Amino acid sequence: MAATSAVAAVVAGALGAVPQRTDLAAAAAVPSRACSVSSLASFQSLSASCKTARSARAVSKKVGGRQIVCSVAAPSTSPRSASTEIVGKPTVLVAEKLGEAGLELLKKIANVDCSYNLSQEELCAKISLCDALIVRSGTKVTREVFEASNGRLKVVGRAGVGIDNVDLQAATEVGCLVVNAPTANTIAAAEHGIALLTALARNVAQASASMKAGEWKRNKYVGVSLVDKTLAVMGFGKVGSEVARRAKGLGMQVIAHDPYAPADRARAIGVELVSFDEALQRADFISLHMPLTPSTDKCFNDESFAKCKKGVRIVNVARGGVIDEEALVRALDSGIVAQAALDVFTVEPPAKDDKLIQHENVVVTPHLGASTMEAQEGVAVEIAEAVVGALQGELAATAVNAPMVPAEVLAELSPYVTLAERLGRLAVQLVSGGAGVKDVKVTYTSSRADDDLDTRLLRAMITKGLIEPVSSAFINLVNADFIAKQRGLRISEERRPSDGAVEVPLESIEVRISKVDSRFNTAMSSGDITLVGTVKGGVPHLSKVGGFSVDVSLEGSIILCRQVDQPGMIGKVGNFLGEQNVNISFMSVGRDSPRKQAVMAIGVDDVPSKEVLTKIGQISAIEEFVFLKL
Ligand SMILES: NC(=O)c1ccc[n+]([C@@H]2O[C@H](COP(=O)([O-])OP(=O)(O)OC[C@H]3O[C@@H](n4cnc5c(N)ncnc54)[C@H](O)[C@@H]3O)[C@@H](O)[C@H]2O)c1
Ligand SMILES: O=C(O)[C@H](O)COP(=O)(O)O
Repeated sequence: MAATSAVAAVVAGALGAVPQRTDLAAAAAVPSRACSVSSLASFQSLSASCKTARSARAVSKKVGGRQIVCSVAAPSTSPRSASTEIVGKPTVLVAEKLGEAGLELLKKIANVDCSYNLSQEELCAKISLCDALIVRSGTKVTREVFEASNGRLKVVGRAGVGIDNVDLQAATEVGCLVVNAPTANTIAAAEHGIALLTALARNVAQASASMKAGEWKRNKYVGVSLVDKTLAVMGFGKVGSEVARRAKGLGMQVIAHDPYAPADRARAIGVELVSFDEALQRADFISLHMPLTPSTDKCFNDESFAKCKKGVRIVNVARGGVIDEEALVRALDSGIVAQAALDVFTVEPPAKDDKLIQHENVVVTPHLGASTMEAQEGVAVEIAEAVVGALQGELAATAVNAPMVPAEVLAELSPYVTLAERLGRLAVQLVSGGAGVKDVKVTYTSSRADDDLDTRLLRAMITKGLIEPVSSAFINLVNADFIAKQRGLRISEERRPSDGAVEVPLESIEVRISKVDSRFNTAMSSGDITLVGTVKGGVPHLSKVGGFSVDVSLEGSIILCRQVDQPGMIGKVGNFLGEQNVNISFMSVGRDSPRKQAVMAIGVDDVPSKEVLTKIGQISAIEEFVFLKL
């Protein structure tokens, strides 16, 4: 499998991507739409990587560590591949104006509904018919929107940087990926910041308005110079750095405050990083470029204005909410702040008679920072690519609510991701009684160093496997940890070193469920339901059930039997299933010592009827058995 398609398939499974085809047999076997989508996505991943296993049809018996391979009659077409059909394109709702180039990209794979200026009610009404939503800053994507989507919405694309208009927590809870377009409007925003800075210093807007009103007031609009003045850039990220660079070109002294900014970037641009208070005390001009977060909310308030140099000038192209607007009016009235240039407001659009907007020392623009032709085309392409990728199962580099796993790591982990989900899926089906699964221990045996194996994706897929078969929850990489926590499921992870080749990321994954009973006692080891899996030739295999070694590829479904180890058992069970038209894909027997107890693991393509299963239990020497669906 090519690395790129492997990555797409892995992430499709991890994200529960919109299917490009459907599998009727698999869909019939799973209860909810969400489940069928994610099962299918995982199936796509597995089916691609398991071609070899499907074509190699054999039965093997493990005796004393040796694998005895027996031939199996009548290979049949898998029902999965037999019933594949094409389904419709996903639907993308574009709720705010998006550049043509982006729309064209979307239309290649999706039905695109451009509906602008929707009310919250209208958005909620439409959203359950959409797989993706694209917005700018003008649309509030609230918890109600996510709830109204009924699980269909897979990705929200924010065509811009700020994601403060998207309820990220709600998105994460329902497993909806949020992506943004963080780079394409940086220069536009920085240029707008500089435009406001220079316009402010030279009263451009006020003088223009006055002249248009028939006046000619040269003395009233005398400005201040920028050269040699100190500019404090608050938030030294992408936009802040570009503003700093340009302000240096204008001959300004630039200082910056950003608790997270790397010192070498500041050094490279010739900017001094200072504390918040020092920035306020030294600045003649302040330019705001931090995001709106709980810690920046109204961080410019009466207290902070009081620390500023009298006559400071403030530019805000970040977010209105970082300024307490009433406090700014007071600071303007008292002269602490001489002038302000604002592109963003706490409430957009603000009220027409808003005191701040009407203040004579304030210049305003209607959130135009990103509004250049070039930036809008760039943003449209950046967000369309991310949304298309997400719908096709790629994990966008600009995902804001999912762990970022590099593409090469995804490619390498591909079969282990499938293994992880399938082990979880099998383990939970072995639980009996009503105690519920609360404690799960996962042990990764690997020769890799601890920091050389990213297990987040594996943990998410084990969680998915453990929870989805027993609930209506839809779980993916985005919401796995949240749902696990919500259900009181504690997954602890452990590493067990091995001296295998470092090229192989993992030797095995062991999943242990503690403090539960099992409906297949043989799966218990030291009081825990215990399954171990490994990957062979790119194909996930079950390698241990309780204390018994087995070897069965993890596709189709599995029958596990504990039996008295005696001659003829493989033939008996194999023949019986053959007579009942149940196709065996693989068979393996593990035992401790000859003629005692053994475990037979039988991979089957078809779901046996209840009668067939009952009769397996009646075969003499079979002590217990269980049928597990993958
Ligand atoms: N007006 C517009 O149209 C427009 C256009 C683009 C960006 N923006 C806004 O500008 C802001 C910056 O965008 P960006 O692309 O540079 O983002 P960015 O993430 O690259 O930079 C933000 C910087 O703020 C810093 N920061 C975080 N908390 C801080 C704090 N408490 N004090 C100081 N710094 C803090 C971060 O460390 C980061 O370096 C965002 O709010 C974005 O939404 C507005
Ligand atoms: O955060 C951003 O990217 C800017 O505020 C731009 O917002 P807009 O897409 O609504 O112009």
